[in-house]
Amino acid sequence: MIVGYTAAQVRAAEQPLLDAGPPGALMHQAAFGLAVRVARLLTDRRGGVRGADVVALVGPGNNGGDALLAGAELARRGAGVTVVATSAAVHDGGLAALRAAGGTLLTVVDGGPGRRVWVGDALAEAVSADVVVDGLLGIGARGAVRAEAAELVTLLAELLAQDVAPAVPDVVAVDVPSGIGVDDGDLPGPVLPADLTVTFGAVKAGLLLPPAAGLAGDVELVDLGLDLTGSTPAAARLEVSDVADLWPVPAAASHKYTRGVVGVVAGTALYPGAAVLATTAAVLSGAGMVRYVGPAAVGHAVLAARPEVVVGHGRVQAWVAGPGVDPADAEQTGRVRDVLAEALAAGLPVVADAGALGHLPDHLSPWVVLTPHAGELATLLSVRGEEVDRERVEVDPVLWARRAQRVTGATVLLKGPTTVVVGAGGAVWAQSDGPAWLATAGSGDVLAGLLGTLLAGCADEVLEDPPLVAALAAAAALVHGRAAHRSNPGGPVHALGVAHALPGTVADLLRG
Ligand SMILES: NC(=O)C1=CN([C@@H]2O[C@H](COP(=O)(O)OP(=O)(O)OC[C@H]3O[C@@H](n4cnc5c(N)ncnc54)[C@H](O)[C@@H]3O)[C@@H](O)[C@H]2O)[C@@H](O)CC1
Ligand SMILES: Nc1ncnc2c1ncn2[C@@H]1O[C@H](COP(=O)(O)OP(=O)(O)O)[C@@H](O)[C@H]1O
Ligand SMILES: [K+]
Repeated sequence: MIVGYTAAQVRAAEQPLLDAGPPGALMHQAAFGLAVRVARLLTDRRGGVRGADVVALVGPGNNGGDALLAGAELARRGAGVTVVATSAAVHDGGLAALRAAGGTLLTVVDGGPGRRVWVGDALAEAVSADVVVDGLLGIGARGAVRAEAAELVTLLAELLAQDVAPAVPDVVAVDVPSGIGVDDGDLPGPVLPADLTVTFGAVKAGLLLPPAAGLAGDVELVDLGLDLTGSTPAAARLEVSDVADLWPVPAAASHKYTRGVVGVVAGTALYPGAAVLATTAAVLSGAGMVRYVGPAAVGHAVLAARPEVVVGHGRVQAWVAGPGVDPADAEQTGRVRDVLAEALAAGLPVVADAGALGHLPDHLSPWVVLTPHAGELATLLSVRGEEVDRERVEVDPVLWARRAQRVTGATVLLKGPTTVVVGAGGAVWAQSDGPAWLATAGSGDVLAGLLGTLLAGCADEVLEDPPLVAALAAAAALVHGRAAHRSNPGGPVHALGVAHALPGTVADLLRG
């Protein structure tokens, strides 16, 4: 599991080390870690550091100081290092070190260190480099990158996205891509997308959270020996190796009822496929039994696809309600309402998806998991008096998922390129495990079925430990994404194919 912390938590954890150590020691450690990783990248890219071209974009604070000190180290190892200062004053010690190591100094602002150049000249340097180091702003950023630095970032990001240069530089962000919301992953202004972010002391929450997480590239942590044991992480991401501990595995003496029965109320004449997909995913992810509740014709389709399913109402340990439930179908909508009323009264875990999202009481318990996409989340919040639409949810998914968790009390799994889960107590998980091919009709139904199996298998545990629901929802998102990769590595996937890849995916994850 990767956990992320806020800027304030990291600063608080740094303080005892800053007080105890000689001045600048921590920064030298950070900058050395940065230089080592840039050197590794240069070695992979061109066989070594000597003769490589490195351009460092340097802002006013210690983040720029890190870039300057790392630049000095790389210059000592034989790289040609050019600094582009975007501020009149930059870190003194870093500047002296870079000068002493023979680095070149350019500045795009009046009164800055080195030769004054125009932004266009700085861009030309940057696009022809092997590596661009982004040391404009770190955890001290307040709002967007501004002025010349913003111009430089915007134009450079555009040029690099075009991928036209003979050899496009790798971008390494210092601590964080400059200008991201360090605590919440928002993007208040332009940000230079990184291939690698070298972060110091602890992963910053914004590196895990969308949309900023998508601009951080690979994240490598330089250990500074910070003690964060007393701090509650602001964000978390499950890794493949975490799933085995969460997945309900039958014991020798288990039988189908102790393993967990999943009830699925899904599908209508208009969308029978959703019922097939949700029940198929529930069966193939290892439910003890799956019951289906819905129109007879849809039940036939479900049985044709999955003869293991039992059609009709009965005792279950968790419900999946809503996939493919067309609001115009009064009878099936009535069944969804009945199931919800019964499950909520009994305190059973529920996955409330699609057609169930409009039939929920105002206040829910954390073992009810809402699984909206951005549009459905916007509707859910709008009917509860919030001013929000799909676009705003897509821009600020974490903010709105948090809001929905606070407003409803449920666990909220917001689907998208990165799936955000907010659970009891506000714990935030962010998973981006699937290929973009997973954005295909019906894949959400597969996720709902799979999550139903997880909740049914852990029904007793989640009632005792409500925050576990969010961890299980994050695990479902991870398994869903891995199954998509497995179903057709590197190519298009379809929802039923993702469901069919579940048994093998789970087996691989359990083997470790
Ligand atoms: N605290 C420490 O001892 C360590 C800090 N480290 C580095 O220090 C960084 C934090 O340094 P700082 O606190 O100096 O913060 P930054 O380097 O993020 O920069 C803060 C400076 O930028 C200005 N600024 C803030 N927002 C701005 C904006 N939107 N546009 C233009 N200027 C803006 C501020 O006025 C301030 O001068 C970390 O990200 C990390 O890279 C590391 O060296 C590890 C040790
Ligand atoms: N760009 C993307 N990259 C990876 N996964 C995505 C992307 N866009 C959407 N997804 C995932 O695809 C699934 C789509 O679900 P949903 O919107 O409910 O579709 P449907 O209702 O057709 O089943 C979700 O699990 C979501 O997280
Ligand atoms: K930075």
